[in-house]
Amino acid sequence: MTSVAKIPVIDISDDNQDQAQVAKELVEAAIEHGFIYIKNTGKAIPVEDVDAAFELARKLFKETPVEEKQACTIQKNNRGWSAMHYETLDPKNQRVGDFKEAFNFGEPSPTNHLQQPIPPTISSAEPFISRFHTLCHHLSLRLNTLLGIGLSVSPPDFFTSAHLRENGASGTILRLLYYPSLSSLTSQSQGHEVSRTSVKEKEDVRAGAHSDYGSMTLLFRLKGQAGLEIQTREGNWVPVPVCPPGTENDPQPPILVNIGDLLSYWTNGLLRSTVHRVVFPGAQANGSGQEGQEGKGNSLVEGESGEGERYSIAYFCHPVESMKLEPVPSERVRAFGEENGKAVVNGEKKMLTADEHLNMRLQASYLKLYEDENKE
Ligand SMILES: O=C(O)CCC(=O)C(=O)O
Ligand SMILES: [Fe+2]
Repeated sequence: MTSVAKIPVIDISDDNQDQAQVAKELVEAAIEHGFIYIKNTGKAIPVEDVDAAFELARKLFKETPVEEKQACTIQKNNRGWSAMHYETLDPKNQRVGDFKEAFNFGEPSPTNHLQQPIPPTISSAEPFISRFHTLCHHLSLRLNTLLGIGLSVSPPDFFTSAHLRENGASGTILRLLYYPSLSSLTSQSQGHEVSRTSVKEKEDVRAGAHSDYGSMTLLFRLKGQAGLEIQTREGNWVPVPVCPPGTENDPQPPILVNIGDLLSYWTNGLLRSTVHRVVFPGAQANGSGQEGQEGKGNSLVEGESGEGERYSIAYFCHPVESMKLEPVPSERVRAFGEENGKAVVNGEKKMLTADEHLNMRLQASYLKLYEDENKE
C-alpha cells in the first residue's frame, strides 16, 4: 500500500466550534507535521474564485506570448515572471533549475492596484488578482490568530498584528505555478540538454527540495494532479494527497497550509518548517534524492496522476518587512527554545527584521538574478 503523508484536516469555518480547541489542533499539527489541511467549504475563499485563479494561470502560461512575460521578468523585489529553470530551489542537488514557470504578484496598493507590470493578456484581471490576494490575506490573518491562541501568546493577536497591511509593506506574494508534463519535454528544453529519458533517470525535479521562507504558505491544488511530496522526520519522501480522506465530497480540495522558516525561527523551532519538493511522480528515487542512490519510483496516490501538466497556486505570507522578530511572548515558545538551545531571538545574535530574513533566503535560490546584478 502506498504510504502517504498523514496530515490532519482542520475545519476552521464553523463559528459555533470551540475556537480554543480548533487553535489547539492547528498548533499541534504545526508542531508535529508543519503541514495542515484546511477544509475548503468555500466560506473563506469562494469556490468560483479558486476556479477563476486557475483559469487566470492557464491564460498566463498558455496564451501569453513569451515576450510579454519577459517584459515582466522577476526583480529583486521578488515580483514578476520566473521562466522555466530560472529558479533552483535545491542548488546542491539539482543539475538544472526547477522544471516550472511561475509568476509572482506582490501585495496590491491600498487602492487595490498591483505595484508591478503584468502582461497585457491578463491586465483586465488586475481587480481579481487584488481581490484574491486580499481573500488569502484575511485567511492568513485568521490562521495567525489561531496560532497565537493555541500557543497562549499574550496578546493572542501578536502574530496577526505583525502581518496587518496597515502596519506597512511586506514581502507577501501570490504565486501562480505551472509545471509542464513529462511527455512535453523534448531533447531541447529552453536551451538545456534535458531529454525525457534523462529526466526519468536523474534527480531532475519540478521544484527542488526546500522549505518556504515566510511565516506560512497557503497552497491551492487541482484534483488528480500529483507531484507534491514532504520529507518525513525519518528522511523519506511521501506524497501529499490533494484530497485526503474526508474531503472527497467538499466543493474544493482543502487548502494546504505549511509553516515557513520565518515562523519556525520566530518560535525557536517549535513550529516546524518541513522540507518539501515537487516531482515527476514515478521518476525519482525514494531515498534522500542524492545522485547514485537506487530506489523505486515515487509512490502515487490513488486517483492521482503524474503524467500530465500541473498547476498550483501558492500564497506566501510574510510579516510587515520592518517587523523586528522579537521573542514571542509565549511560555511554551520560550521554554522550547531554552530546552533545545534554540532561543536564537533571545540570544546575543542580532535581532533580524522580516525583510532581512527574507533577503537572506532569496539570494540563495535566485543565484542567477543576484549574480547578474553583481556584474552590472
Ligand atoms: O506546487 C506545489 O505543490 C508546491 C510549490 C512549492 O512548494 C513552492 O512554490 O514553494
Ligand atoms: Fe514550497
